Amino acid sequence: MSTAFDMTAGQVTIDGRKILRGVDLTVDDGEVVAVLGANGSGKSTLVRALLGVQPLSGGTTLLYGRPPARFREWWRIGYVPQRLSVGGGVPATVREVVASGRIARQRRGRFTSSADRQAVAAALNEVGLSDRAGDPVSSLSGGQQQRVLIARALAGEPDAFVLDEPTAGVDAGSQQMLAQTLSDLVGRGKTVVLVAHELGPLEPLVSRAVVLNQGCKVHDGAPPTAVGAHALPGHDHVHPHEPEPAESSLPSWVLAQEKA
Ligand SMILES: Nc1ncnc2c1ncn2[C@@H]1O[C@H](COP(=O)(O)OP(=O)(O)OP(=O)(O)O)[C@@H](O)[C@H]1O
Repeated sequence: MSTAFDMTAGQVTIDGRKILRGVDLTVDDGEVVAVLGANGSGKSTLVRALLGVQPLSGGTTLLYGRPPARFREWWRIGYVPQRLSVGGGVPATVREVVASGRIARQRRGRFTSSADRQAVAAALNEVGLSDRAGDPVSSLSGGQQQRVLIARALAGEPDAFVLDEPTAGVDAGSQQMLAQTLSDLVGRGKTVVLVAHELGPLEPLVSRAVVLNQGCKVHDGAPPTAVGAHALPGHDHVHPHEPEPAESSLPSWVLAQEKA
């Protein structure tokens, strides 16, 4: 079995502040790992560092055995960022955004092949957006835009998916659709790293959970049982675009970890 991601003592410092503090994380092929933690605990920074998008200030990280700077097989990884940032005035259609997921697979100077077109059509179908292919992405709802990002990753037919809060702020229908897509990926033996506040319908699919607290890994193993309670109505989730939470808004299972 090969190892998809392998971080050793990963440290990220931004503006002199330690955001990630010596994290060890290995993800083998076929694992489905959830990265959990409160707002600002460093989840997005961790996955961005795993991918080499966020440089480390200490430690090392490997993608399929190579440091990011020497990694060439980018088609093997499908990254779904937290939000689609469609710049104003960029009239990208749904199909164009999804087709951009094929770029890492295309040889330089080669025109789009029928395999590319088929993969894009299959990805659009999988997320239920075939009928919106020609529409501007900006005309879609937040949940639908999230599906476009998933479809972009699917179109690249990668080995590993890295999803940063795919269900945050999306409607129930899109959440169910994401759970179904993820279930299909897991069934096909794909590697998945999933950032989440709450697992909700994704919980049964996760084989392992990593919990971060203030940039440190405080748990690595079975998903904490309180995650289920955290997903119930009335939980203390705060949205990424909302103001920084007060210390007291840490979920109960993180506070329990701190006391332990
Ligand atoms: N580019 C940046 N510049 C300054 N601070 C940053 C930057 N990126 C992250 N941070 C800070 O690092 C900390 C961790 O952020 P990160 O987004 O990784 O956390 P998170 O656990 O994913 O949070 P959330 O659940 O709110 O998305 C936060 O305090 C954030 O403000």
